[in-house]
Amino acid sequence: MELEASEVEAEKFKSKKTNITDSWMKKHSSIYKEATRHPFILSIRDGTIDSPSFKKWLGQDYIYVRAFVPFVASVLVKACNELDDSSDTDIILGGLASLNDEITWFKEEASKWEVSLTSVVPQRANLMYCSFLKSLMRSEIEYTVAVTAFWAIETVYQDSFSHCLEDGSKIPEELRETCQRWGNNGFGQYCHFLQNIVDRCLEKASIDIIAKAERVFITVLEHEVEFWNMSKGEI
Ligand SMILES: Cc1ncc(CN)c(N)n1
Repeated sequence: MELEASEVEAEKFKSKKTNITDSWMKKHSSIYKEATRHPFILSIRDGTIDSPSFKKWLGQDYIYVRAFVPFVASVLVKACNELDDSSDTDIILGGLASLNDEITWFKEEASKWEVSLTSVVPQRANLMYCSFLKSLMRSEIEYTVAVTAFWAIETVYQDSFSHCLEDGSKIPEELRETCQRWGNNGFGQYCHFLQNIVDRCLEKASIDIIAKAERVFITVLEHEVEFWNMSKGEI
């Protein structure tokens, strides 16, 4: 049987028990960096962000988060169907529950910035990303693959916004709360818990599933880049 390069690599990791997610972040560091150090994020960090861009991101992300809720619920259902550690389900349930606060936060923030959430028209990049999420909700998508996407999605925001809070940043005061929402230590710890879940799943997975999860990881990063790109410009 001929193995593809990615499969050989997956096999290598399986025998060495290396942390696969860290190796992916290194292997795909270029697109990972594009997703987590995007000009939109850097403009928040250095204080040069313009309010139309921020408002556009806010409105589009509200729509995205509404689509993210059923996706996370589907990951939770998949986790419950695994005969595994129940603490995994508690972590995912915690994430799902926190989306309720997140939606409230978006509504309050939108009202502060005078963004009418009911009149936001989802842009193409957002629709594409939401339809990708929907495709991952199908029952035939394995838990390992779906939870990989979940971890990657949360990690991009955590890594991006925590970068805005690091020493030397000049974030505008009115954006500090936004950065804290995803850049705080608690959210960082939650992403680490998700990463541990993913690595444990990958250690038990077949090479096919590992390769599938890696492709999903890359696809998430590509969608995240497109999402930030979309935020540039007028509402
Ligand atoms: C596009 C996007 N990616 C990630 C997240 C973090 N849940 C978000 N709110 N929006």
